[in-house]
Amino acid sequence: MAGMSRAIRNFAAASRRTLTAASGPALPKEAAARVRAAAPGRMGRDQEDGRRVQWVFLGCPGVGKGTYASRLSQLLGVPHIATGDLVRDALATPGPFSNKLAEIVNHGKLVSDEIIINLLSRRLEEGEEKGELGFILDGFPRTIGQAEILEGVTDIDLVINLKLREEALLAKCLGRRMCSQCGGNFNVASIDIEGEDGGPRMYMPPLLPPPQCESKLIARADDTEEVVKERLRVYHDLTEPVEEFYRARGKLLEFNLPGGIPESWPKLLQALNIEDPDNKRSAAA
Ligand SMILES: Nc1ncnc2c1ncn2[C@@H]1O[C@H](COP(=O)(O)OP(=O)(O)O)[C@@H](O)[C@H]1O
Repeated sequence: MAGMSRAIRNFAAASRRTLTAASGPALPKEAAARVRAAAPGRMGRDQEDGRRVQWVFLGCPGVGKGTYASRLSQLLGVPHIATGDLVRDALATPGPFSNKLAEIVNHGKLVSDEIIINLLSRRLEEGEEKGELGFILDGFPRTIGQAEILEGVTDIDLVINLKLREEALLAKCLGRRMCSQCGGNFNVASIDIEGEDGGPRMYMPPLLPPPQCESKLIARADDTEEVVKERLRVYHDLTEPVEEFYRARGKLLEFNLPGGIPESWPKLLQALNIEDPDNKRSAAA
């Protein structure tokens, strides 16, 4: 299809430029050391060229990809690009295209590779114009077809596969809230699950909004029980094979979330061999 090949060409061009852009700001020394130290043996190429990380987050709906991808992107100085956000932005512009998208998304189905690649190409091109180097992708690739396209156009250094006990996923999605004014993300679910086979209990406290956001909370239209169950089914059918795709290429880092953010974040940094800035600050104090 002509549209599809043009999108892939754009995508390829944007990715190549992202890789080779020499005009962007130099990577701060401290960050460069952190990036070099991150995930030893997993980095696709030497970071001396100034390129920053090109990482992917995989994981079921509700696992917390957005939370951890966004925190890591701030730490590593790369954009956090969530294809779900790109889709929601497109949904916010009324018209026949957003009606077509809403029909798909609100039933928990995946939008076509062609649409998603078009949205992502555009986002990468905009980033390239702003001098962005590297990225953390969240929610892409979600099919083997998307993984093959991505593999064909750029080097992915590392794929972080976040895992959480299945019982927690539905509750996490149903508890998700966003402040319609400031855009902050919260979760009202309080999860406390018995340990499996004598293992530790899993406790995930709610992430409650500050008082000024309380009356402005909204939930995503696709975070209803029926739609989340369909999204989980679609993940198992179409996205789980992507884990194997990257495992076979030696790029997959499996990370079992032990609990909520305060417990999981330092352990994730440790697994990535990234120095915890919070620990550093308290040690220096
Ligand atoms: N890479 C993709 N391919 C196809 N559809 C996508 C992709 N990324 C996002 N979408 C669409 O946007 C919806 C929301 O995505 P996202 O916010 O990543 O959800 P989740 O919380 O299920 O991980 C998906 O259910 C799907 O309809």
